[in-house]
Amino acid sequence: MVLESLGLKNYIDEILSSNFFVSRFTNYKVIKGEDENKSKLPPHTDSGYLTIIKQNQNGLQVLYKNGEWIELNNTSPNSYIVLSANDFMVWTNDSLTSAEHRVVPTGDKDRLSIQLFSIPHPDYTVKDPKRISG
Ligand SMILES: O=C(O)CCC(=O)C(=O)O
Ligand SMILES: [Fe+2]
Repeated sequence: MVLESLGLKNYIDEILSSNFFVSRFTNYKVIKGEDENKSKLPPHTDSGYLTIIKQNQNGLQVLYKNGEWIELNNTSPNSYIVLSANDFMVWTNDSLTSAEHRVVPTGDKDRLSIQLFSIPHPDYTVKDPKRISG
């Protein structure tokens, strides 16, 4: 659907054949005291195409265009957060912007998060596919 809206539907095989997945599980221990509201994962963008995240409690924030950090209130059991990442920005010739994000603690229990990183194969040259095919 995303590729279709960008006029890149015909390149779906190319991106899928260059893609593989890496997953990671993170346990953010609850912190009390003066460091309580400090960022647990500083602002960054991810390398790769997309990052799919499942969290047990809120804490993930994205930087909105107006400079505000927006809390991604998403803990429903049947939904996931999908962030656009750096290589997808290159592949779409900047049509999609890589999402700057961070993790700040909320709540009073450990935050558990599973990330599934969709990343290009190291042998694949990431470029706007329209340019690759001339
Ligand atoms: O734990 C999260 O929700 C996000 C983790 C993250 O941004 C990363 O590992 O790159
Ligand atoms: Fe990240």
